[in-house]
Amino acid sequence: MSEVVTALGAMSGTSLDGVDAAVLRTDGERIEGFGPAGYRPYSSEERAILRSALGRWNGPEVDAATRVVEDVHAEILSGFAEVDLIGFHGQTLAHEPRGRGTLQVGDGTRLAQVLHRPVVWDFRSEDVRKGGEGAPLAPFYHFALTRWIGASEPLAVLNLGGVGNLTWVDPRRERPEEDGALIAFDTGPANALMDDLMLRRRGVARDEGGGLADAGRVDESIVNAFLALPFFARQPPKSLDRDQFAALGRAVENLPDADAVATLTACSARAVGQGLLHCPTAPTRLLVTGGGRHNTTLMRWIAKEARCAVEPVEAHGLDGDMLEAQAFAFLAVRVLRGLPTSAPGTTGVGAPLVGGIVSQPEMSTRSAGSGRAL
Ligand SMILES: Nc1ncnc2c1ncn2[C@@H]1O[C@H](COP(=O)(O)OP(=O)(O)OP(=O)(O)O)[C@@H](O)[C@H]1O
Ligand SMILES: CC(=O)N[C@H]1[C@@H]2OC[C@@H](O2)[C@@H](O)[C@@H]1O[C@H](C)C(=O)O
Repeated sequence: MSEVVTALGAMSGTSLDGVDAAVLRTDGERIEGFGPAGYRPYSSEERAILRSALGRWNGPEVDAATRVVEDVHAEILSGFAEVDLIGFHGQTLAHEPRGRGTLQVGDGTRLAQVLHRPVVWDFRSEDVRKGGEGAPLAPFYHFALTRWIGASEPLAVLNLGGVGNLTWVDPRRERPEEDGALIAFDTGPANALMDDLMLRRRGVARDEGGGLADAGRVDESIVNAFLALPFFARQPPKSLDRDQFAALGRAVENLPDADAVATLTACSARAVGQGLLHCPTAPTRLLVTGGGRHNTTLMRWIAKEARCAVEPVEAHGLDGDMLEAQAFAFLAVRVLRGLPTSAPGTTGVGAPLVGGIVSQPEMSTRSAGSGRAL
């Protein structure tokens, strides 16, 4: 094992709920252990600023959102001591890998100065520049986790965030960038459309526990029309922008609240079912992470789609609220060590690629990450 370091990862995801931060001990290949974690929810004002910048590529909304992202991260990350380096995901504001690219905001150079630690950041842009989807990136961490839990057969990890993403892992391979080790892609919407609907209609952040969906009736014609979209038949890799399926949100607009959220929940669950059809072999189990695993209706409906055990990652001693933050701690160490963070099987990039920018605290300019020593 190479030198193990203490890395702090931070994630601000498509749900716009807040910033997760978590410490991981790793050499960038294997996990040695987990450390403390924290969460800083966005205030409703901060969330509104972020929301109004979604889908924009520049302008005052983007500048304001960038400031929120940097300030909130500086606040939460300064509360962690004894950390060797930081993996800062930042915020995706717009994502069009086959078009205008991907917009990742939050300047790691500024954070490195404020936090006096090396910061690895902007993990997605180089992958997109090289023809990849730029997402999902957690799969390389999923590979390490699969080994950490001692799995010996292919399994799948499902993240239910604003958007859903699925990783099929073969733990018998030596390295995550090897052909056949990982197949990963976004499945469809997970919570984002449901959250938007709950906020619009009821002024609350989410369908707590999936209780409202459970009381509703699914409109099968809307679900079937949704699943007929070309995205679902498309072979992976493939990735999504948060609001790519906004038309589905409009399609349920005339349904009563419970039926509308039930229909969105069914779409998210059935999209996972479609995703499972793209796995090279049937996974022996499906480990679920991300906030959507707290939605028991969504979990029950996903279990109906999967022909294997569906279990929250907690069943294996992991923390599904912090797994993405840990992933960016892990990826930061990989970037520092010059190890790939994406591969043809995860983002469709032509060859395994080391993504990310490294900013040292004493530096005022950026330098591309390339195996620099700590
Ligand atoms: N108790 C709960 N009941 C229902 N839904 C919940 C619950 N807790 C969390 N969620 C859902 O999980 C979402 C947050 O999930 P998570 O933090 O994994 O998303 P994210 O990291 O922002 O998104 P992404 O992975 O797409 O980047 C919330 O917006 C909410 O919809
Ligand atoms: C472009 C972008 O930010 N994508 C996110 C989003 O949220 C979930 C899904 O869509 C996934 O592709 C990705 O995040 C996770 C952390 C990833 O890169 O693995």
